[in-house]
This record gives sequence, C-alpha cells and structure tokens, in this order.
Amino acid sequence: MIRIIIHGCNGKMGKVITKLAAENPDFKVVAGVDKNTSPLDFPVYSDLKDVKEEADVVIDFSYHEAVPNLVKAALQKKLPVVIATTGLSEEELKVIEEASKEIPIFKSANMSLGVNILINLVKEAAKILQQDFDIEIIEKHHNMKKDAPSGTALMIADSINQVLNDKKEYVYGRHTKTEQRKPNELGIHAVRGGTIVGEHQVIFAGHDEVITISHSAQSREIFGYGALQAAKFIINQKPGLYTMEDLVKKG
Ligand SMILES: NC(=O)c1ccc[n+]([C@@H]2O[C@H](COP(=O)([O-])OP(=O)(O)OC[C@H]3O[C@@H](n4cnc5c(N)ncnc54)[C@H](O)[C@@H]3O)[C@@H](O)[C@H]2O)c1
Ligand SMILES: O=C(O)C1=N[C@H](C(=O)O)CCC1
Repeated sequence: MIRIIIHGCNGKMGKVITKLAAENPDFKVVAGVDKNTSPLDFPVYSDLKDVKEEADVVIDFSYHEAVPNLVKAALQKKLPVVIATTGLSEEELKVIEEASKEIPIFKSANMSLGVNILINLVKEAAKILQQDFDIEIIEKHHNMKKDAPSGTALMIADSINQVLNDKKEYVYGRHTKTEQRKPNELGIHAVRGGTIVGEHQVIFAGHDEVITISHSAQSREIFGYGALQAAKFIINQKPGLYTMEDLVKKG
C-alpha cells in the first residue's frame, strides 16, 4: 500500500485525490497539508515539515507560491513528490530542478493520459505543417482558475518549440497588437468561465484549410487518476525530474 500526503488537500483536486485513494486499496492518505486546515478524515497540517505520519510520497495540487516550501520540506524528509501545480515561476522551477538532484520529483502540468497523447500528435503535425500553417492554442477553464494561460497550454507550446528548434515566439492574446501576425508567432489564448474542467485546442491554420487537434477533460478524476499513477511510478525511481513521458514510456 502506498502512503500519501496530499499537499493542497482542502482544494478541488485534493478532494478528488482523497476520494480516488479511498476507493483503491493500493493507496492510503495518511495526512494532508493546506493553508486551510479544516479537518478531514486524516490529520491536516499547515506545513509539510510538521507532518508526523510516515509516508511514501507527496502529491501536490496547491498554489505555485507554496511549491518551494513544499519541495524544501520533502528534501528534508527524503520524500518523493508529484507536482501537479501550475503557474510556476522560473525561480520556483529552479528550486524544483535543484531538489530533483536529491529526491525523485514527477512534474506535469497535465496528469491526463489524453493530453499527453495530444502532445505527441501535435508534435508530428507541427513537423509536417511548419512551413505553411500558423499555429495557435486556445485553452478554456473554469472561473476559479488563478493562472493563465494554463500550464497545459504552455507545455503544448514548449513541445511544439522542441520539434521546431525554438523558432516560435509566444504571443499571449492580441489586444495590444496593431500589426499583422508574423509566421514565427505562436498565439496562446485563455478563456475562463463557469465550470469548464479543461479544454485545449491546437489550431493549424493554412490557406483555405484548418486542422484542429483538441482535448476536452470531462472530469477532474482524469487528473487525479494520473497523479496516483505518477505516485506509484515515482516511489521506485532514483533522484531526478520525471514527466508523463517517462510514465507513458514505462507502459
Ligand atoms: N497537473 C494537472 O493535471 C492539474 C489538474 C488540475 C489542477 N491543476 C493545478 O493544481 C493546482 C490546484 O488546483 P485546484 O483546482 O485543486 O485549486 P484549489 O484552489 O481548489 O485548491 C488549492 C488548495 O491549495 C491550498 N493552498 C493554497 N496556498 C497554499 C499554501 N501556501 N500552502 C498550502 N496550501 C495552499 C488552498 O487552500 C486550496 O485548498 C492549480 O495550480 C491547478 O492549475 C493541475
Ligand atoms: O483546473 C485547473 O486549474 C487545471 N489546470 C491545469 C493547467 O493549468 O493546465 C490542468 C487542467 C486543469
């Protein structure tokens, strides 16, 4: 049985992880951490360093500013971490990278299998269509989401740039632009409203034709399920920074 600490346990995703773990005998939530310490069926702390329970892994769905402190405490406790939180700054990413030299860390802005398949399809399309098609990404999320654009949209954009030798320059929205789109631009646009779980469309627009590759999340459980799979994977790894690609490769 894998013993989990949920960082961000009182949030929307924290509650999804709690439910999925309760339904699966392979997992047990032994404690939670959240700045909101409302009681749950396990002890809830305001800081990982104060957690007394023994655990195998921390799963984090919280807020970007909380991540460096989480990682430092995980380092002290020598605990593997699954980081799903998005909106991380360059500095926060550096803290994660440094810590991954000493503990195994799994990080993905999207824990669903589907988005990771979409990324493979988008990379292939970008290679084939790079000369004649403009690429734009539209993402849509619920009205409670704090970061924009989504971590997933940025991950998709980075994967396009990876296969196109960094030739794309990201343009976030166009309201300040009064000039024609340049071929090397990659537009990224965020929509927020209602209870949309998460939608990503990658548009390849050519002369008189458009190809759209899209993913629609229909529940938060797909992210929760992926995070539990990531937890199972990361507890057996050496120190390092792992992604969904490593998990998918393993099969
Ligand atoms: N990678 C993925 O697949 C995926 C999927 C869904 C959400 N997310 C990301 O996960 C994060 C959380 O999403 P959510 O919808 O559960 O948000 P939420 O706002 O419902 O929950 C966040 C929780 O973190 C807690 N928190 C905030 N600051 C904290 C701090 N300093 N220390 C401890 N706890 C703190 C909040 O009190 C809250 O309970 C967001 O960054 C979101 O983008 C990622
Ligand atoms: O609900 C959210 O917040 C989500 N955030 C991730 C992102 O920023 O890409 C993944 C989808 C849900």
